[in-house]
Amino acid sequence: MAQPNSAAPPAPQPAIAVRNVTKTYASGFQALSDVTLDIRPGEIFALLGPNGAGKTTLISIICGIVTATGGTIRANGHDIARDYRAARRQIGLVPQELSTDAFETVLATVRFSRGLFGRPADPAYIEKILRDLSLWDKRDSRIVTLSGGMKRRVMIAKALSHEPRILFLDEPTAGVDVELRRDMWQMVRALRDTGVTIILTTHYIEEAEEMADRIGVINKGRIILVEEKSRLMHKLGKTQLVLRMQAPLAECPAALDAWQLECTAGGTELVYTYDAQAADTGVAALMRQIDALGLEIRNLQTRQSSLEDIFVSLVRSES
Ligand SMILES: Nc1ncnc2c1ncn2[C@@H]1O[C@H](COP(=O)(O)OP(=O)(O)OP(=O)(O)O)[C@@H](O)[C@H]1O
Repeated sequence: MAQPNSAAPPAPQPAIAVRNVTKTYASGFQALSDVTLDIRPGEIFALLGPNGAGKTTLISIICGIVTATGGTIRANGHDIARDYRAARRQIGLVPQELSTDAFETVLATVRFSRGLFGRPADPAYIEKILRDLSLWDKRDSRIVTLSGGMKRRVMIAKALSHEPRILFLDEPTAGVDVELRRDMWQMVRALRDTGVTIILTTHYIEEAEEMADRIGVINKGRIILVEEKSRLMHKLGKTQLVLRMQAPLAECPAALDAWQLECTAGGTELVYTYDAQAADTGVAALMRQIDALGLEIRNLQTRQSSLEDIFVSLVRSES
């Protein structure tokens, strides 16, 4: 008789596998402590953390720009230390700093970048990325003559020039205008649709909220959480019920103590924070009690906590 095959299918190889990575700078400062992290193929992963948390250090180690003090990293199975060229070829990096040869033309810079990775010339591919980034009309311009936003587009074109399967974007939208930001996110989504894995760091938490499949939070050199964005928001998100009162209250009535309400806006608002997933949210009992006290409600509204609220409370509870 055939045996049912109960073995789970093997997990796909991570796009990036970071194992026990530590980094102590020459100054003696420990920027990363025992970081272990898998980035799944084809996902958009957002790495969030306050200033100085270690985001750039981690990205720089993965991209071979900074050497780790300990631990291992693989990119699509290639060890970044022992098999550097093959590992690095998997990766495109859009760094935070704009750094490129100012006196070259856009086209020459992007072509040259492809050559650096040992890829054969492919004019049609280079034309496509320049067109996608609205740089085709500027292809013969020297980089020094471009605006800051255009220069950033060139950095992205360079990062994509060798057709990487994994793209790192370090604070890609810091200081860019709304139009470029929108173009950039459109491009990130289009790349993901072709199977490219995207890892981004951002200070704009609402961007991570909109774009990411999974979120990692790093604080003081340690990964404190990695979670599906939807699970994170479901698990840690809170709901608030805001009751606007007909007449201001001098203080929150003692009979409402059980709900630990906040009395705000000069006594005209009562705010109840609760877990919307709970079997009994307490909302119905609260409304009955308010009615019994003869308090009149002008209107009411609910709001969900944002990823930003969750992030702030996570980082605060760690420090
Ligand atoms: N070359 C270096 N020598 C010594 N310390 C460094 C060096 N580079 C970074 N650091 C320190 O390591 C810590 C992590 O820096 P890193 O740039 O990785 O943080 P980050 O999370 O990217 O911050 P930000 O959001 O501000 O870019 C910081 O305290 C920084 O001062």
